[in-house]
Amino acid sequence: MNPRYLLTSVAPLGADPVDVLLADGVIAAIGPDARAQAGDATEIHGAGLVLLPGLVDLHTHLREPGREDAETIRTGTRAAALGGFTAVHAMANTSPTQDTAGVVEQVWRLGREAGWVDVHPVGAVTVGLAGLQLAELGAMAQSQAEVRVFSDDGKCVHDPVLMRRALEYVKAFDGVVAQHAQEPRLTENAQMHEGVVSAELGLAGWPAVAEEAIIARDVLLAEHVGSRLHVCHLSTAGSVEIVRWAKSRGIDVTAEVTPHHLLLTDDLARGYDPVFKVNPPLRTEADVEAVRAGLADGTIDIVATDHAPHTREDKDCEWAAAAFGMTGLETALSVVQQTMVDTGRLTWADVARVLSTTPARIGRVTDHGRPIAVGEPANLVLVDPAARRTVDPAAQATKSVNSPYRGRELPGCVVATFLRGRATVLDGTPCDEDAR
Ligand SMILES: NC(=O)N[C@@H](CC(=O)O)C(=O)O
Ligand SMILES: [Zn+2]
Ligand SMILES: [Zn+2]
Repeated sequence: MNPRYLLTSVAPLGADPVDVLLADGVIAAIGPDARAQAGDATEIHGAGLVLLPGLVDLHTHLREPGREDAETIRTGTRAAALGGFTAVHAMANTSPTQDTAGVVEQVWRLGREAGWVDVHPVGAVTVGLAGLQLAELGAMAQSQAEVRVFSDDGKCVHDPVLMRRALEYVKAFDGVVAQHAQEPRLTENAQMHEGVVSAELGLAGWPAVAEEAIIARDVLLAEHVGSRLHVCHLSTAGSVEIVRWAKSRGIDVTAEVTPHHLLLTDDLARGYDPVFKVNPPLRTEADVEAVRAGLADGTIDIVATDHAPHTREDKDCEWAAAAFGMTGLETALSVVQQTMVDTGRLTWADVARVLSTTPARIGRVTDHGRPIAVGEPANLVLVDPAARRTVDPAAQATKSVNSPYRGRELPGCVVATFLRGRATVLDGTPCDEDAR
């Protein structure tokens, strides 16, 4: 039997409250019909709650295969469901690398078995992320995993000829190359953003131009070959300017910003706590303002978490030795609410666009990020914007504790998440057993 849920007085995309009935895996009725057809449906009191399409992350590191000590597909996707996600794209920098049909199919299958969210593996652009030879992009696209997003994330596809070939190649199956824009020579040994703070701390700096130079090159390459480009975790004011210019020229480019680049600055490095060490680095106040403005005006298309779990061993050490990356699946929506909704820069309908509809479109995921309408698959999240909570990394579902928000109070809470009409989260708690 498929579960049935009657969500009473919920606000779809923040609009006027209505009743919504979920049955047989779809949105079965909206409005007065919902209660009339509810029968024995489980009732969820939704007054004050916002109903959004299930969130879609274009950039998640699940670490399996290879680093199951930091995260597994099971723990990472459970964290994703708690964060309101119904689909995630699993980055390719696993061990072995997701650079063959065999490995991406394994990740896809493990995701299905876990059942928390739909897992869409990202394929590597080059063999072993080594930047020397194109991976079997076509075979990954044609595999059961139906890969559409290709990325060497963690590394930049630096060779312009390889980048050009990748952009040309993925056109055949409507794929996209997601670039980690980092000029390697300009960032050798770099530890944090190059600026006043890095000079004060004596840490090797990472200049904004190292990101901007690659984005500028890549939008021109994408224009030249008539292909689709996606820019991962854009972080500087200059990057926003370049993407704005590229779009005004009609270049087919999309860009993402992470929650942490919307909120945090390089000032946090002053405590030398490696929890704030991330790639690309936290930037300045002016950059934070520029990425917020870029997201508000549509220059930046989406928010993606870049959830990057690391073990204590890899993170609890001196700054220079620590791994780059921070967790983010369970806090993303709250950070977007704090920085963009509570500041009046985005509506909840905009949040649905940047965290669900557009990432689904970029990743060519057809059954997520859909309108909230009768007959649509019931991939949904119910949010309480009035709730507040203090982040405790040890209490999160992710296996790693490298959250930069430890001890911070954040607004908003995921009350329930539904994947094809089945609850993965209810009352803010994961639905571990039952008929999922
Ligand atoms: N973001 C990070 O700092 N680290 C990521 C790699 C990446 O996204 O570049 C990781 O895999 O740990
Ligand atoms: Zn990256
Ligand atoms: Zn990443």
